[in-house]
Amino acid sequence: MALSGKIALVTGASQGLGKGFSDVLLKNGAKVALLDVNETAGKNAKADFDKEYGEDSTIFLTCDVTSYEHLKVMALSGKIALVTGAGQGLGKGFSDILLKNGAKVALLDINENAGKNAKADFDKEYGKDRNIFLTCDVTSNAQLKDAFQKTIEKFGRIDIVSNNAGIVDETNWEKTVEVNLNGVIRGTYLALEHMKKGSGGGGEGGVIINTSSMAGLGPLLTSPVYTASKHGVVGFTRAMAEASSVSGYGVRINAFCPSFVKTPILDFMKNEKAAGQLGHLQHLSDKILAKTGILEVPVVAERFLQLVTDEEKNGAVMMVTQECTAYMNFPKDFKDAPKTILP
Ligand SMILES: NC(=O)C1=CN([C@@H]2O[C@H](COP(=O)(O)OP(=O)(O)OC[C@H]3O[C@@H](n4cnc5c(N)ncnc54)[C@H](O)[C@@H]3O)[C@@H](O)[C@H]2O)C=CC1
Ligand SMILES: CCCCCC(=O)/C=C/C=C\C/C=C\C/C=C\CCCC(=O)O
Repeated sequence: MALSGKIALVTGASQGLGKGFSDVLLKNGAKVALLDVNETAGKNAKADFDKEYGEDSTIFLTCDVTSYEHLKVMALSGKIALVTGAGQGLGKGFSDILLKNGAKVALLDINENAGKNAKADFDKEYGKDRNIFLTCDVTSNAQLKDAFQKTIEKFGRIDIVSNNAGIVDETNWEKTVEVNLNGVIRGTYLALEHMKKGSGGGGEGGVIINTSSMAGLGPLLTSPVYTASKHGVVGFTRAMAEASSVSGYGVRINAFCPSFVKTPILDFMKNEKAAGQLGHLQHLSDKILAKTGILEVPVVAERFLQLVTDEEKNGAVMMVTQECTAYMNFPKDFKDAPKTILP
């Protein structure tokens, strides 16, 4: 079993030599990502290997090697991801695209029903062994720590962390800061404990994506505390990214800033009770949405994947709107910052 614990990726794996190479790798203890442009042949090959080596030994990924983008995301084969707020909305979309591209995913959510339903959906699509659901409130350090530990116990390590759970509540505004900002800080520190290289903790590097929002870059007038929490995520992420780089952790840390996306969080815009002192401004929500439009989850998830897989990016802040996807250019020095000089 010379290859025990090794992960292999074979292109053209559904028949002929590629299938033979995969077979010999499996026979010697490796797990294999089978890539082929021919989906039917690939699935048949996987079914053959399932019988011989067990379902968990291979995954099949439809892949055309003439597409560099396609191959690049296949780099997620065998990667282990942890996503908070994964039961619905963006977190579910992020988990879906990670699974589709070969990763295994620990789905964390405070909402047990949503989490279990998401797991059931993913079981049907990707098989039971490639995801787990863990009930977890990101405001509890103990629960989050336990969820990281259980993910390591199940899958062996963690390569990708999406600190995504978030709420809008301008009435209980302390909770908004506690979930959106403190939850992200907690998740980032725990992720680094498990992922950073050279600490003796067995970390092999990886990537952390912190979900902010366009409200992390500009003001959302109906939700000032939400806006503050999301600005906090951008600042924390940029500073931690530099700290990670200078410390040689091998962990990239980036912020993700979508505009409005069609998910249940938008119910806030019709919820006067959650608007705190600013209930009288809720009627502006429709006008704001009419101006910005509403993105769909799968479109935003594609951009998330781009940020996960682009190994050039650390400390990047990706904005996603109806008009464009772009990386924010922040001034490197205050002398470069756009400003109006006073007389
Ligand atoms: N939908 C949108 O328009 C945008 C959303 N975002 C951000 O994206 C992230 C995901 O939001 P959506 O999917 O839209 O919202 P959503 O409300 O559909 O999903 C949020 C998920 O987070 C979970 N959650 C809430 N509090 C939690 C806690 N304490 N611990 C663990 N899980 C918790 C919820 O149970 C839910 O499953 C949030 O951080 C949000 O601020 C950013 C920009 C736009
Ligand atoms: C408050 C309800 C849920 C909010 C979800 C969310 O984070 C949405 C943010 C969307 C936009 C932020 C609004 C203003 C910030 C500044 C510039 C907006 C430009 C938006 C655009 O062109 O799409």
